[in-house]
Amino acid sequence: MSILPMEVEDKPRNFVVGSLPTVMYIPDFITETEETQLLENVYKAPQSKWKSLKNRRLQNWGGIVHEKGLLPQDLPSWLTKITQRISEESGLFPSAINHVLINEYLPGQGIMPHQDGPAYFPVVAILSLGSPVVMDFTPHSSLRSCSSKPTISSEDANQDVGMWTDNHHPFSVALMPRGLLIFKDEAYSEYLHGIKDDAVHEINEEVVNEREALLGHGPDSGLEKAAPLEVMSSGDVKCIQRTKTRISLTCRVVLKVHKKLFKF
Ligand SMILES: O=C(O)CCC(=O)C(=O)O
Ligand SMILES: [Fe+2]
Repeated sequence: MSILPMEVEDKPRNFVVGSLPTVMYIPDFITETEETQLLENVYKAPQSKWKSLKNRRLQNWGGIVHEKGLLPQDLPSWLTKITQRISEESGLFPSAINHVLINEYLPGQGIMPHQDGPAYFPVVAILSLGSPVVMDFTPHSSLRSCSSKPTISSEDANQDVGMWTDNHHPFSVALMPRGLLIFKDEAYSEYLHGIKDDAVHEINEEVVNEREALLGHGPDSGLEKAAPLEVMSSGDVKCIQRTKTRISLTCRVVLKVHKKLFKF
């Protein structure tokens, strides 16, 4: 039985965005001060902690993830401070978050559409710091209702909801600084997620949290406040200009944990 008070248990449901009940977005999950502290800690890590990939850099915290489980390493306290809060406030994780991947994206860098690996419990919380981006969710190609690839443009394809089975359709989420995205279950396993490697991301009608993204975000944000600095409009189209580095903390649980290895 859950020991969480009602308002905590209800919290994730209040933050559902779009038509899938398994996608939640909490704007301003942390304060600007906490964002600065987290960024300081990320950049305080030794250079050797960074792993360079073709199109971004990352830090791996919590141990090595294998298909068969986690070879664990304790998370540092500056990370557990935030992972404990995510776990408590969401009430969605089966046990303490034990793995955090920190991705760094320069303007114009992204991540290919992918599904997170089978070693993870199917709930992921992504905290964003720095420049905003748009994350795109696309149903697995197996969920296309016609097996042959369409000859119409992708724009037309996205509008044609009949293209996908069981009401699956592509959607996007604007990931603003300090916001927390949580997705799980169906959104985790039936969709791919990715970030385009463009320096400008459009906030189009597929963005399910368009309203939050276009509002000022911050402790004193309100309807009347202007859109965040990074959001520009040209004509009717609103865009995110990626001018700074983005850091994201991808927080997950690996259920199967191997015994710690001891060095003698
Ligand atoms: O940086 C992000 O927001 C997404 C990262 C991600 O999808 C992953 O690490 O699996
Ligand atoms: Fe991912």
